[in-house]
Amino acid sequence: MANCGCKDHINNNTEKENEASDSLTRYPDGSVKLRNPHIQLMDQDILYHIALGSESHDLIEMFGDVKFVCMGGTPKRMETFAHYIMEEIGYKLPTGTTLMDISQYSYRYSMYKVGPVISVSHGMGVASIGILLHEMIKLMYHAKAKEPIFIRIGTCGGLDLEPGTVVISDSVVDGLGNSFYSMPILGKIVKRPAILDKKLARELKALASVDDPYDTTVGTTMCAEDFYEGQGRIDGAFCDFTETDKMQYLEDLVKKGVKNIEMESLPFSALTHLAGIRAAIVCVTFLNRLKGDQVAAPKEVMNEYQERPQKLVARYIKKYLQSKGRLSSFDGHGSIAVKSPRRFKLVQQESQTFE
Ligand SMILES: O=P(O)(O)O[C@H]1O[C@H](CO)[C@@H](O)[C@H]1O
Ligand SMILES: O=c1cc[nH]c(=O)[nH]1
Repeated sequence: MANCGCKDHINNNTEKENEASDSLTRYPDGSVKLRNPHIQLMDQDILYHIALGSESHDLIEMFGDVKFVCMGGTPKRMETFAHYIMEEIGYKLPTGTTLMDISQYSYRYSMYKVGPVISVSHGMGVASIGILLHEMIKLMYHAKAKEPIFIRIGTCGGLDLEPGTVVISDSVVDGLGNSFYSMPILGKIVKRPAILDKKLARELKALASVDDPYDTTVGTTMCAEDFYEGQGRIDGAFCDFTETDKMQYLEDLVKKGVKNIEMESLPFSALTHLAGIRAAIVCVTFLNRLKGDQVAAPKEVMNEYQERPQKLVARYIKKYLQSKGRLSSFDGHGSIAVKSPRRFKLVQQESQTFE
């Protein structure tokens, strides 16, 4: 049901939701239950944008062991993260195989699986991540994954922070300061509270090391609908406000505790919360928006910046798996791999020789 979105109703809703959410969103064994009665009645559920389906694939076998769903904007970052996490948690693929982009034939998103970790790209903006979230939450349901945790590994513009700072979001607002994700459904605006797991944010922050040569901070994230005007940039193709207007707006955000601006946190926090899924957002700042608009850091610098949230999230995943005694139990099982291209070539050459 839609709510008006004011603080009182959001808070009331949240308490009620918390009470009811266990039975609405979990089966007794901890596996994900959908808040959509229609899905159970369907012969099959085609997860169109990730190129998977409940009848075409054995989703329990493929994804039943998933504990972490990590997502970020670009296919490259999420491929890099998949390889990085594989190294960090000590997983090895069978010789001659390489990680496979499970969703490659959707031509929309890229997805990798390394043991209990999924690494998937979400594209840019609210609509793109919204579609992915529907399908990833349904994937968790079909797979009977137990208590999965979703983490967004992103980039952002920082507010009064050194470029390269890692920001862990503990709350999310839109460009008007509202803490809910609103969208028109059947001709009416539906507002869903945008709530992140504060405990998870604290646990992540605790893993920032004093030896990290950059700061890691916790605060509010603003989710914009756009990279240019929606983030108060004056360098888009259009701009009807002045530099002074922009600075007033950005400084006002700083006063309200907003640390960074990106473009997916609202649906990410609202839809995971609605699904009863613990979720966190860890982004690195590419620039200080109080000092400019253009993303001008050299490629190598930005690549290194992007590793920072990945390192923090990897520490968390490692610690979690260690606590469950699951860190060194891997022999290639649970990852989704294909024969590496080099191996393909060798196999081809071998068979040509035999012909
Ligand atoms: O780096 P990612 O995670 O893609 O996120 C940020 O970068 C994009 C804009 O450049 C937006 O999608 C914003 O949220
Ligand atoms: O300023 C920025 C940088 C990255 N991503 C954004 O959305 N904004």
